[in-house]
Amino acid sequence: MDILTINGVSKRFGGLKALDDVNLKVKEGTVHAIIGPNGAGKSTLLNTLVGRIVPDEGTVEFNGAPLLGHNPYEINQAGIARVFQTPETFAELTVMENVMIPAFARKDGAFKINLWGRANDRRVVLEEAEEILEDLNLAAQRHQRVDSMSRGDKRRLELAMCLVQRPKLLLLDEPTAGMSRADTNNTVDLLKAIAKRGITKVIIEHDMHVVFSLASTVSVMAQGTVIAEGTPEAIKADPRVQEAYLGGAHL
Ligand SMILES: Nc1ncnc2c1ncn2[C@@H]1O[C@H](COP(=O)(O)OP(=O)(O)OP(=O)(O)O)[C@@H](O)[C@H]1O
Repeated sequence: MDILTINGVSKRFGGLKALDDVNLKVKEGTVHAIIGPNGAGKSTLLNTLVGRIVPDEGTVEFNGAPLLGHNPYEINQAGIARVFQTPETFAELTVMENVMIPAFARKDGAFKINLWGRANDRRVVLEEAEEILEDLNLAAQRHQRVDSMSRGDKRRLELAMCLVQRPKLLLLDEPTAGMSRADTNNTVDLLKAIAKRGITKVIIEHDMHVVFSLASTVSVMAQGTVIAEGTPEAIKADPRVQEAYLGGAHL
């Protein structure tokens, strides 16, 4: 089943067509990478998926319902979470407090309001938060204030804050940007470790090692549109991709 269907989406910024008739489908439970040269429109596309940009044309369906026209908060509540290039965390709170905020903000009925009064619900949320912190190697730092953490740790925390919302679709915008090879490999391992949760992921990434380690499907964007799509192996071998992405160099 397709969890996300993007149909004929276009977006102009003045004279520039940043998105030009984008068509893309994401299958539930998969890791779908979007690659492409600088300026291809990847971030603009992601911004339309979280309600930050409203396209001029086209439709987007998420989980069987129209997505466009909803604001970022509503989209988040519908099950789309996004990990930013610069982690968005609460600096003066502890790791655990940071994770508990989105856990209790999520809207799936039971936890909405008055949660601290419901001992059972609170326990379930805490257990889940603990499990996520374990998975992301943050458990030992649960009482540490965020402003004393390294950038890499903050990125893992932000991922924890997304996972605790139990999103149906997780959008990752260059999750390894600016990282050393060692940190990049750690991030790949973390993303593999959370795969058991079965969350569909759309990942924008420049690092081909990351793309080929994680993705089952790769879409290639160039000049605002999708020029190729397939398995990582097929994409690697596609001459159109070699040409558009790296000016003819080998991936
Ligand atoms: N708010 C904006 N106003 C005007 N032009 C914009 C705006 N946002 C993006 N653009 C332009 O739209 C085009 C697509 O940009 P976008 O950031 O989506 O590309 P990208 O594929 O994410 O690139 P990168 O890999 O460098 O992040 C670029 O030419 C960019 O300069």
